Amino acid sequence: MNARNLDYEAELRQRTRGAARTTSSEVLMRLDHVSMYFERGQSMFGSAQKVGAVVDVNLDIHPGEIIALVGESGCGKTTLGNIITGLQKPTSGKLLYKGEEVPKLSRDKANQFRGEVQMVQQDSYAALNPMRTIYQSLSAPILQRKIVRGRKAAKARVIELLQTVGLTPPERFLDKYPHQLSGGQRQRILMARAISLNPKIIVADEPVSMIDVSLRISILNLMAELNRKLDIAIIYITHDLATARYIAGRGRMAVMYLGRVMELGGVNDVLSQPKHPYLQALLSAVPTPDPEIARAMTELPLRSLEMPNAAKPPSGCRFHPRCPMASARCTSEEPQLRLVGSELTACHYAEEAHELWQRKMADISAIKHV
Ligand SMILES: Nc1ncnc2c1ncn2[C@@H]1O[C@H](COP(=O)(O)OP(=O)(O)OP(=O)(O)O)[C@@H](O)[C@H]1O
Repeated sequence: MNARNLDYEAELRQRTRGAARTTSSEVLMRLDHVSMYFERGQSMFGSAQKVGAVVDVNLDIHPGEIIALVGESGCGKTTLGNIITGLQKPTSGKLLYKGEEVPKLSRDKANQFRGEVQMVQQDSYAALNPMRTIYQSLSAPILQRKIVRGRKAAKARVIELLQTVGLTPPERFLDKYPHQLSGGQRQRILMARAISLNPKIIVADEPVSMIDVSLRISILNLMAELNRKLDIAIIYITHDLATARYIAGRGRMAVMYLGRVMELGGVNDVLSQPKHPYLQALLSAVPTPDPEIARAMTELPLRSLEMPNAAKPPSGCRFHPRCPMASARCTSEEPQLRLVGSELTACHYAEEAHELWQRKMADISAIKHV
C-alpha cells in the first residue's frame, strides 16, 4: 500500500497540475517513507519511550510550488521541516534531493544542498546574532560561500537583498542591530538571508505567528512574491488554516496528525471538500461571527478534545479516540493514504465523512439564505 502512495502522489500531481502554479513534473525533493522517532523520558526507573514525531511520510516537492504543512501543536510539522532542510536525519526512510540520497551526497553536492534548501524560523530575534549588524549578518554567508567576492560587491548585494524584501531605503538598515528593528522587519531580514544563497526550497516555520496581525499579510505577500519571481518552492508550516489558504491558494496542503499525513491535495480542494474527519474538525473550529453558522459548524463534534500521548499513539487509526465516525475497524486497522475524489486521505470512512460534510455545508448555505 505504501508503495502505492507514490503512485497516488503522481496521479494527484497530474490532477492538480492545472490548479497549482508549478507546471513542472520535475521532482526537486522526495521524502520516501520518512519517519523520525525520538527517545523520551529515559530514567533510572524506566526505559525510554519512543515518540513518532514523523511517521511514514511520502512527499514530492516540485520546483516553484507552495506546500502548506498544517496541524495542531506537536503533530510533527517542525520535525518534518527540519528533515527537509537536513537539520535532522530521519530514523528511517530516504530523503532525496535532485534524485540523490542526501546523506550520500558528495561534499560539493552536500554543500550545494545546504545552500539551496533554506529555513526561515518563527523567532526572528533568536535567529539573528544580536551582536552583528544587519550588514554583517547578511554579508557573512554570501562572502563565505563565495557568491560575491570582496566587500564592495557584498555591500551592493546586501543592498539589493534589502530592496527585494521591501526594506527601503536599504542604507538605513545596514548598520542597525536586530533589537533596533520591529518583528516584521526582522522577519524580512531572515527572508533576505534565506534568498541570498539562491535557494530552490525555503521552509518557513510559522514565520508570521510572532508578528503583529496587521503585518502578517505583508510578510505572506512577500513570500508569495519570492515564490513567483524567484521560482523558489515554499514549504509553509503553520497551525493556522487561514494563512495557509492565503499563501498556498494555488498550491497543495498536507494535514498532519500525530506524525502522519492525514490529507494531502490541492489547497482549495482540501479546504472546500475535506474528507478526513480530523480536517473537518479543524475547519469547524475556525471562528465565525454568525452564531447560527457557528452552531451548525460544531454539529460534528469530536468525541474527545484530548490529544493522545505521542509516545503511545492509539492503535489502528491514531485519530479514532476523538473521531465521531470511528468504528471497530478504526481501532485495529491503520488507514493508509488513498485517493478519494481529488485528494489523498487516510480514513476508512472518507466517502461517508465527505457526504456528511456536504450535507452540513448545504444546511449552512440554507441558513445564510434565510
Ligand atoms: N528533540 C526532541 N526530543 C524528543 N521529542 C521531540 C523532539 N523534538 C520533537 N519532539 C516531539 O515530537 C513531536 C512533534 O514535535 P514537533 O515540534 O515537530 O511538532 P509541531 O507540530 O511542529 O509542534 P509546534 O507547532 O508546537 O512546534 C512532539 O510530541 C514533540 O514533543
